[in-house]
Amino acid sequence: MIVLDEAGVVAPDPGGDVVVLRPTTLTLTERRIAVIGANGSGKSTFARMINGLVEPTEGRVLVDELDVQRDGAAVRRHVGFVFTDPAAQLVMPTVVEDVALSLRRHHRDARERRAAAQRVLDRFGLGELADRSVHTLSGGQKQLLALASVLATEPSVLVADEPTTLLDLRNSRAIGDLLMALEQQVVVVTHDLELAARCDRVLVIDDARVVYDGSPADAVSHYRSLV
Ligand SMILES: Nc1ncnc2c1ncn2[C@@H]1O[C@H](COP(=O)(O)OP(=O)(O)OP(=O)(O)O)[C@@H](O)[C@H]1O
Repeated sequence: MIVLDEAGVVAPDPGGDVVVLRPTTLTLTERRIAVIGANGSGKSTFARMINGLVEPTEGRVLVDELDVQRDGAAVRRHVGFVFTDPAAQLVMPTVVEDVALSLRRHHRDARERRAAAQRVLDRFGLGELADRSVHTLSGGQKQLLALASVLATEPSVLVADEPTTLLDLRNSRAIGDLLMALEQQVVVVTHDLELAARCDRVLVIDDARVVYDGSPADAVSHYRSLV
């Protein structure tokens, strides 16, 4: 369960403070939550607050009773975060090494760690790419690998910030299928209204506030009415 209690973000700026997200109160218990809205409306900030990448400057954010400010390290272990551009998180030379890096706390022994990483790759259909350089992967394969590396640590909640934006229709659907099949609670920021429509609850963010919160069909029509 994710709880925002009057949680907001104000960023200092030379031209004066910028309200990035107005104080927001919400309880998210659904398994599949989408966040939609215009560019620059505050969606990424909302998503990043859930795993402490951005801290609220007012109010509180609790994830399964962990406070993102007070229990920062525990929250980051509990909440996996996938970025839009997988290049932002694929840091090791080969595919298997990248997943193994995520598992460094789970398996101290290098051989065990590599074997566990290989099992993760097999689970995500990437097993044959284990020794490939991450730079040689297609966009879809990179996004899948980024997701696999995050899920390897078995977080309880997954936050994905526009995970299908750089992908073609086929790969978008594949990533969408994967997200929908996960056991974890998933919060996905997306411009992909087809993906949003598959979620249980959709938040529409506009001008730094949640302006609609409801079923996918109603939320998408509210979003369309704003454009
Ligand atoms: N640290 C900061 N300092 C100043 N302004 C910021 C800061 N962080 C975010 N902003 C501004 O707040 C607004 C919301 O940013 P955010 O990245 O959350 O939007 P978004 O809805 O995810 O946009 P997009 O769809 O383009 O990714 C933007 O106008 C952004 O420039």
